[in-house]
Amino acid sequence: MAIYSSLFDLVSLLLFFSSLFVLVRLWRISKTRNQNKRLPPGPWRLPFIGSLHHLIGGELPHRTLKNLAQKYGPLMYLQLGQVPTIIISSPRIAKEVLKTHDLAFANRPQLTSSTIIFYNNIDMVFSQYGDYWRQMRKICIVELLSSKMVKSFSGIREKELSSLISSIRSMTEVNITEKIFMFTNSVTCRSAFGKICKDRGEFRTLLKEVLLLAGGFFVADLFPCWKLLHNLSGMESRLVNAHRKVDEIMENIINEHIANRAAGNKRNGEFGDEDLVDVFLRIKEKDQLHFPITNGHIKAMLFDIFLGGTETSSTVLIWALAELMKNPNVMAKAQSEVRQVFKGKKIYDEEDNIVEKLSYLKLVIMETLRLHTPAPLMGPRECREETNIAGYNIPNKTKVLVNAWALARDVESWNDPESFIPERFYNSSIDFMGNYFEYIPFGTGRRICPGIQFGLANIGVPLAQLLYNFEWKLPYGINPQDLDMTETHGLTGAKQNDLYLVATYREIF
Ligand code: HEM
Repeated sequence: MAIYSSLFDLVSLLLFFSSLFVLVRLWRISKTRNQNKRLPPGPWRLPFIGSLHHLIGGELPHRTLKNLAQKYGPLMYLQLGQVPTIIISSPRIAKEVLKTHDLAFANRPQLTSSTIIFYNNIDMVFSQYGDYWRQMRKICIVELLSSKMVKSFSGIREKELSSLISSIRSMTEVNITEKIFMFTNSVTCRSAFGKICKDRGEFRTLLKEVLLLAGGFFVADLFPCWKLLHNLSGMESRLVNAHRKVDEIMENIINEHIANRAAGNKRNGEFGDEDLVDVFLRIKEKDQLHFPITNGHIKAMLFDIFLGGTETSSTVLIWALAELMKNPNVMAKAQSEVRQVFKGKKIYDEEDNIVEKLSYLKLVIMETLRLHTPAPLMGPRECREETNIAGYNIPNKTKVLVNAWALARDVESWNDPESFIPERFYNSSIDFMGNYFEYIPFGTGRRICPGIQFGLANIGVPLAQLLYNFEWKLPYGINPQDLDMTETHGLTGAKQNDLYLVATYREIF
């Protein structure tokens, strides 16, 4: 009996320890799983609005987010209304998300404004990653924004630049912000629509209105499930109305191209070349894509090009001039280089490729793109599948904001990051092709900007010509150190107040 009893005790003991062992294992597994499911740290949340209250205040979103990241880390979780969002604020995490897991983060969130403007997101910027996006991107790279195409628009740029210079010559104090916006917009308009761009003035005004409304705050994007709240501010219907007018103008232009092509004129560009609408219609006629191209596709893509081609390039040009005015030594160096390289030339021809020799001006442009990143929160991305980043779980469909503005000010990557020092790029291997995560003004990876060449063509030569032809001064009573450098709310981190300068034309003999 005693033997049975001690055997029973032994079995019970074994059972007890093995259950304990199983429980400990289960606890460990669940702990590891929970750890893997851990969301990144972030500020405290309120019911209903989540973390939104942390973004309320006077500061611009990229500035507020940088400050929050200093407290919660470079991978931070915010619940913006009902939308789970992560914010990336260090080059190391940006590399992990945008390079190591590029495919998992290759989607864009579908926003209310983008759905209205881009015909249900059938453009390239907002289309979901997949076959459709791949084909649209191929058209952009091989046709619409190829170096051959960008080169073919050089005549348009030269003409617009020459009228920009003439119009500045006739003034004493110039609103350079307005002049430059008109310049980049006209170049884009003439490249896209060729000769058939009659209502350019009206088109520009409407486009500005659409972009302004699109950059605003939409309740529907924060509370997608609360349909009753949508359009409380009336913004949605205002955007729909403004967009309808732009749509009408573009529809007429496309139909006029179609009629011209039917009559045998397949090149409606200004100098006998194809314009961007012609390129699309040619692809359509040759049935080159896996899906039928409609006027809606063409209009959505043209909107991408207007959005990318106008605001971003003008923002960079204006900031570059403002920084040059604020830093007279840099201005003197850049002007001396431009004047030496252009040497008494009256007419500048892009074919000369002289701008390639302006090595200091290139550094000025790179530094402007660093300090005044035209897309401070890059293009928003969306997670396509649950992914683990730096030990944290990022659920499917999480919105991703990469604070490119903060990366370009990362104290571990840059010396004296708040100062405008073009020389920092001298002898440096850093470029803007998305390989250096402290410097990604054009984004990176699969969805990197396809319009880099188009954009830079509207910045380099115009800036060189403005420095070559004019002496620039600030209006009476403003000192360089007092120049207002406030950025505006909106998509492109543009300068808030228009830049006024006094220009004196240099007679060149
Ligand atoms: C200084 C000028 C420009 C800057 C700084 C800029 C910046 C950017 C950035 C940050 C992105 C997001 C990239 C990403 O998610 O990784 C982007 C995307 C894009 N940009 Fe630009 N851009 C410029 C000029 C242009 C121009 C001139 C065009 C067209 C004419 C253009 C067309 C596009 C398009 C279509 C996309 C979407 C690409 C995709 O989602 O696959 N951009 N750009």
